[in-house]
Amino acid sequence: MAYEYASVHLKFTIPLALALSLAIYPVTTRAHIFQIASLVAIAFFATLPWDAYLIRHGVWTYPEEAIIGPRAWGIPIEELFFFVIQTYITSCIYILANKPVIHALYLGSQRNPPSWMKRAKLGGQVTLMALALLGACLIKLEGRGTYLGLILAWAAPFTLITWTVAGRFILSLPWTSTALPIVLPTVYLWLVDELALGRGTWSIESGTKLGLCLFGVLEMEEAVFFLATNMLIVFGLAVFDQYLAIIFAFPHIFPTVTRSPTPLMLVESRLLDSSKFDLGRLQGIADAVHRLKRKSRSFYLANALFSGRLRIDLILLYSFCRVADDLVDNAVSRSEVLSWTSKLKCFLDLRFKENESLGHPPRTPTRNGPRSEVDSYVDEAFPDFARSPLHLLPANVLPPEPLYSLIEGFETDSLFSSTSEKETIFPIADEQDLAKYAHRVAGTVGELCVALILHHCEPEMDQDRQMRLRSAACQMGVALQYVNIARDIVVDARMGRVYLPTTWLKEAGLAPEAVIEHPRGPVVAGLRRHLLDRAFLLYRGARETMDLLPSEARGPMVAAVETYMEIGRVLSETDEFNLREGKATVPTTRRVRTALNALFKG
Ligand SMILES: CC(C)=CCC/C(C)=C/CC/C(C)=C/CC/C(C)=C/[C@@H]1[C@@H](COP(=O)(O)OP(=O)(O)O)[C@]1(C)CC/C=C(\C)CC/C=C(\C)CCC=C(C)C
Repeated sequence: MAYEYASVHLKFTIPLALALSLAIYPVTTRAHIFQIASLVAIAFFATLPWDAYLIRHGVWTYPEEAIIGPRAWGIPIEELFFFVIQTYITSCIYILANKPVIHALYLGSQRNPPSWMKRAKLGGQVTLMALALLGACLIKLEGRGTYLGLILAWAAPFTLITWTVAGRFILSLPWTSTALPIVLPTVYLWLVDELALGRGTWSIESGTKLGLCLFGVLEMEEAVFFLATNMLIVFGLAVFDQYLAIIFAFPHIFPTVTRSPTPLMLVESRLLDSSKFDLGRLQGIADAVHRLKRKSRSFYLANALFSGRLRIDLILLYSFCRVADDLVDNAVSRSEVLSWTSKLKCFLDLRFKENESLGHPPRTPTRNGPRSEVDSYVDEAFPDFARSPLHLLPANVLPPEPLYSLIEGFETDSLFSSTSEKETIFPIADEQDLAKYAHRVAGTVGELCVALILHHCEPEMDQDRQMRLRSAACQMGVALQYVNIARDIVVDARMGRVYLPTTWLKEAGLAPEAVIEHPRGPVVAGLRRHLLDRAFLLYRGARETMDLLPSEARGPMVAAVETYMEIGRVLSETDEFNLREGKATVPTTRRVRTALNALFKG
């Protein structure tokens, strides 16, 4: 019987903690570790005196035969371990629930909170103050409300502090990020408590409790205790996330963010007046996230696996690439395409010239400051939807060459002459042209992704490893582009475009015009399979080098690549694939399974 309490941990808390550790491991960052460690320490030392008081005053009792024996400040070691493992379990659930969330998107409520939010925050503060007072009164009465009073008088003030600091942020977060990580562990621990109370592992002395049960033999006070403590943990984590969000969102305030922001940065973030927030940047990030979600299921899913400022910069890079590609794709003539690519090059010229005036390394310009030459040019030369993606391109941490090459690659698309001309031009004459095009529009994107990863995760990486990563990233980009082309043969044909090399078509007895007319059929399917074979050959050649990526970016980037290559696997499995807007698509469940496999297998 001496291990009765310990067996509660062995059966119910430790297995869950291990399972959650496995679940969060691939997406755990140093910031997460810092958050969990801080919360465990705070929970331990905040609970210790309170717990010792309850035991010393006979509110909580443990049959000697139910505990191993050693105590600290009169508290059984199993109880001390409970403080730690409950905080850890709830923190892991919070991290999982918040992984998809970009906390920067919820900072706006700090500046201009809606009236309901102000009322709700005030209501919460008043309620918590009332509960603290109620707790004090119950303690003073020394009656059956003593235990409840001790819980309220202890938990309510701490909750009031976190609610005052982060109430609006907590209220603006999705309920799945706050309420769920409170409710799930609370209900689980209610059930564990119900079992333990029923078996007499621990008990609440009569005379100090109301004698009401939530269900079974679960005392009402115990139910309130677990709810209150899990609220404290989640609110405490949300406070951290609020300050981390400020650090990650505003490079003009925090130019360099190490793998895990320092405690000093957290203090600076806390002391920062919300009037310094660049609301235009926050709106631009939200705009970029919306664009990513709308335009790319693969990369939208993968983006949730990244963290911190790297995640934001990858989304901003995607947004720029997407808008630039759309400007060209939506052009109705070659001259219009060339007009857009010329303006994009001019934007890059001005932006990289501005870099020279922003120090070394160039700091991120802010939209709060005076309008720069680049700002004025962008607002004058580009339509409204394209301005924010250009303003927010993280060009201060990107190499210029791949960006210029990307824009030149878009010019290739305009070589497919518009239908008004008699003779139709198909610029992808042979496989060399195809490789060159793919390198320009996609290989460059791989290089840019690696540049962001190196900047944010391992700026000190040796040159040889950097070169290998850049080369592999370029090759992987080409592989993804080949999959893209293989998937979009029908869609491209409708636009008068054939990216299959003309030499391939001739060997199959086809002309590009025939593909425009009949983009389906066995011959084209055969050429699609040939292109996919090339894609997977390039993919296999680059995939191993991804192991050289910094650990915090490796899993998420592998997931991004694998979920995209899964499109190619679906195409390879059958010639009849379900189309979404004319494009072959991967079922969401398969996409998620692919991402998780990539994440856990790395
Ligand atoms: C997680 C995250 C947000 C990543 C962002 C990656 C990124 C910046 C993508 C930009 C894609 C883009 C719009 C480029 C413009 C040209 C273009 C359309 C390229 C084709 C992409 C398809 O994008 P999308 O999914 O939006 O369009 P469809 O739904 O397919 O119509 C391409 C297929 C090319 C994409 C190429 C890459 C993302 C580079 C791949 C290489 C790496 C990620 C580096 C891997 C690292 C090593 C070391 C191998």
